[in-house]
Amino acid sequence: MQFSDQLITELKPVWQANHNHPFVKELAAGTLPVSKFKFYMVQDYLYLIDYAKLFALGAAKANDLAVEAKFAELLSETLNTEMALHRQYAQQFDISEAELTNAEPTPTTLSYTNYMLSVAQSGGLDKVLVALLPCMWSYNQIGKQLVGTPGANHPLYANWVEMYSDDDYTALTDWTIGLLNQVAAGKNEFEIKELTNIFLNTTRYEYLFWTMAYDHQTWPTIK
Ligand SMILES: Cc1ncc(CO)c(N)n1
Repeated sequence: MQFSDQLITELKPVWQANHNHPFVKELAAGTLPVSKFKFYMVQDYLYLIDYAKLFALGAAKANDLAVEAKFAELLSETLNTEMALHRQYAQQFDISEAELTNAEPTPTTLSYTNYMLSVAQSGGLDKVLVALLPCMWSYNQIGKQLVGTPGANHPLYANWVEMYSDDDYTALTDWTIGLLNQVAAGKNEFEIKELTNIFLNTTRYEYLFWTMAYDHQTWPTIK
């Protein structure tokens, strides 16, 4: 069994809970309150600023020129395309560029991005990959799961479903999964356990990210 199959078999309850989070279910039904999606969008913009750095770390840690080049492409794609789209998309929700730029990360956003960056900075390519993969892979699966639902025809949410279910995003996700399987092939039991645990944690953070947006969770107001 490939390592990627092993991961989602072993971590099935958490992996599935993420796909069935109330935020995702209501997004699919087209009933998700726009205020929750707006909260999500602003935090996701901040998230992407740091997430892109994972690709830079992937390039820095690659020991193969083709892999290094692909990470450079992913980095540029995220910074120059996905984030530009995000800014345009935000306008449809009356979120200005200043609002995006001046927003403060919530405890969940800050904790998630810091965890990913610390794992990726201190580890090799294997750790960079398990830190960044739940994000891409779960979004691609959720995007595909939402094709054909009312959410995919919703005037505001259709764009989101389209972005994460499209063939380009699927191809990038499949490339990353393939690379992880290649890198994991020579690992011993201890290393596999360590990689599985990082994948579990970033999957849990994905779940928490939906909850944060769904419940508008932010810092306590202290006067
Ligand atoms: C929180 C989160 N996870 C995954 C993705 C996919 O890029 C995203 N944009 N945001």
